[in-house]
Amino acid sequence: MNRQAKAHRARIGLLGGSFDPIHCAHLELAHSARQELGLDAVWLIPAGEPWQRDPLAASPAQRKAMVQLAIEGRAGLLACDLELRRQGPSYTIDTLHELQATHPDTDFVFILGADQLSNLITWNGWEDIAARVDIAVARRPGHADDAPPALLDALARDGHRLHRLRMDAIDLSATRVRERIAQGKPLAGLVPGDVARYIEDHHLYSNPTPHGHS
Ligand SMILES: Nc1ncnc2c1ncn2[C@@H]1O[C@H](COP(=O)(O)OP(=O)(O)OP(=O)(O)O)[C@@H](O)[C@H]1O
Ligand SMILES: O=C(O)c1ccc[n+]([C@@H]2O[C@H](COP(=O)([O-])O)[C@@H](O)[C@H]2O)c1
Repeated sequence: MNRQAKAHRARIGLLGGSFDPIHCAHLELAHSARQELGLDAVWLIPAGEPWQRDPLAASPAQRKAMVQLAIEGRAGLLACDLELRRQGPSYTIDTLHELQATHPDTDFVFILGADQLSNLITWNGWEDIAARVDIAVARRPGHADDAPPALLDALARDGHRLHRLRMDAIDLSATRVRERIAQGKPLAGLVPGDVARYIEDHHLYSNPTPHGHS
């Protein structure tokens, strides 16, 4: 590819997640990745059926609604519901195949936290993922951020990079948000105000029954 063609390629960050619920560290992660890597935008992709997790507490529609509320008015952040429209387990590799087919002029960077970096070599088709995109990783308290050597090898084989984001580690998880709600504690500063109101209005996370279970 000549230099001029390369200059016109868009660079988009993909932040996939269960988002049960989306919280302020997700937003900081998306903003930091966009700024540090000079991305045109970051697309937040709620997983439909995250196959490595226990059943989620909120429904797909509720998680999507919270993502949309969280990013409203935030420049450069967009929601992508591709995985919510697919049936069956959500595999990132399927999402990359689909996005690269529909956006041939775009380079994608997959963004994640340190907990998922060490886990990535358990993902379906992880070597194909490493062959298709750069990875950007943020530190996370309590999680080593060493990359599995096999992942580094697979990335390098296809000229892809692991970007280590400089953002400070943030001690926040959706688990902690859910626990605080179950304990009746306030959420100030942990999720955007509109998300907190949505959670309250829809009585989410106040009892431990997961979505889809009676
Ligand atoms: N505090 C954080 N710092 C850096 N990355 C984070 C943080 N919280 C979540 N992420 C990353 O965002 C992505 C989506 O995370 P997810 O929706 O599972 O949130 P979570 O807080 O990890 O949820 P849970 O507590 O339910 O496991 C993952 O790549 C995860 O590593
Ligand atoms: O594709 C896979 O096999 C795979 C396995 C585990 C996680 N992922 C993706 O990693 C992202 C973060 O997942 P989670 O469980 O931390 O919310 C989300 O987009 C998941 O779909 C993907």
